[in-house]
Amino acid sequence: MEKHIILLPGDGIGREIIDSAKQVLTAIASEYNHRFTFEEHAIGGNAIDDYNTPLPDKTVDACSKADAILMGAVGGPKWDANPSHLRPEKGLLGIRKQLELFANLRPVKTISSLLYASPLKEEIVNQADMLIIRELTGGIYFGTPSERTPNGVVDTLRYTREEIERIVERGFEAARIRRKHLTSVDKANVLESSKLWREIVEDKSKEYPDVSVTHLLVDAAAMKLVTQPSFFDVIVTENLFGDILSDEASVLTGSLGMLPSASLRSDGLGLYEPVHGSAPDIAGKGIANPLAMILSAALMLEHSFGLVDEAKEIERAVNDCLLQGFHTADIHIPGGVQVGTKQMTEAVLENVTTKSISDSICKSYV
Ligand SMILES: NC(=O)c1ccc[n+]([C@@H]2O[C@H](COP(=O)([O-])OP(=O)(O)OC[C@H]3O[C@@H](n4cnc5c(N)ncnc54)[C@H](O)[C@@H]3O)[C@@H](O)[C@H]2O)c1
Ligand SMILES: CC(C)[C@H](C(=O)O)[C@@H](O)C(=O)O
Ligand SMILES: [Mg+2]
Repeated sequence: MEKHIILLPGDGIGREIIDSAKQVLTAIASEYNHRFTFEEHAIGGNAIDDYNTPLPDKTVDACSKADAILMGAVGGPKWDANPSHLRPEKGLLGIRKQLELFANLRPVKTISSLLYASPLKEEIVNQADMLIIRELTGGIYFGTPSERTPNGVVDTLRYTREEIERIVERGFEAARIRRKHLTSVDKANVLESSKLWREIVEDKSKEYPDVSVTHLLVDAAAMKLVTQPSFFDVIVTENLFGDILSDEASVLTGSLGMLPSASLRSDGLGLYEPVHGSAPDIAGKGIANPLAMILSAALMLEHSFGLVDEAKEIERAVNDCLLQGFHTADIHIPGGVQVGTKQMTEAVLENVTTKSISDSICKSYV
């Protein structure tokens, strides 16, 4: 298979970890006889520096023509205080909106060797296997007006019926092929948008009699996520709630550095990026966890290219590394070996090529 992939390294650790994903994809391509070509473009703070905009037109053009897009992360203190039209997040929000990447999939699954990496109790963490589906191109992130007024400030939360319907449908479809339980998260006791959201979920549920539905208010959902994660199979929710809940859910896996994501358009075009940001506090130190980025590449193989075996191969290689005890500074594995970004990537590469847990790799790093 021949595929052209756009790389958007972005800022901070984004640049450090995107190379890890590229190396792993190259190894997979050679193993399975595919040809992946890569083309790099600017987005975020570095694009502001070079092109005076966080989202240059040529980045959008290249992304629209690509088979898939892999992104690191954007932002950092150098740019975060800029006037709003230049904030690097506008680059990220801009590309999501312009490419209509409305369905954001954020799988959260505990890996057995990371049971002790979470501050939560082992028996709670052990049960986490959920898919958070976050609406990504509507809601308060994109409503207008969003501005300072003489007396204060206004942000606008707007959703069309169609925007809610298409994401809710994604939720039902995903639940149908998983454990058939959909939790819809809203704030229907307060917000009009959530009342409509809940009505639409109820209507749609008639088309999916095999899927059971629970409505949860977002505050209660936040509590349940860390006290009874086994309750959740698929969560579907609006943009802002999904942003907050997915960072919270990362605690179940031990680190934000473990969570991948896929942002999809209805025709399958996808942008794949870790859930975390550019981590300015550790940027440039060579210690960032590359696994969320590498697992995002696996999501790309599965969702955009239909390469399920290859995606599983990456997941297996990541699991094997952790079983061998390799971990970056953000996670703790008792008796394990702490390594940096580069060595963690090498460990994944070694596991991709050896196809089984290898003793030699343990010896080479201990
Ligand atoms: N998708 C994105 O591009 C994205 C997502 C979130 C935040 N941001 C931006 O990133 C910048 C920093 O934001 P923040 O500090 O609130 O969130 P962040 O996700 O960058 O970092 C939060 C904490 O998690 C740690 N962390 C994150 N990823 C890690 C990894 N791979 N390995 C090890 N540790 C990791 C960081 O060191 C930090 O302590 C801001 O400009 C923000 O707007 C971008
Ligand atoms: C950087 C920010 C705009 C972004 C969001 O809120 O969507 C991030 O937190 C994410 O989760 O992808
Ligand atoms: Mg976020």
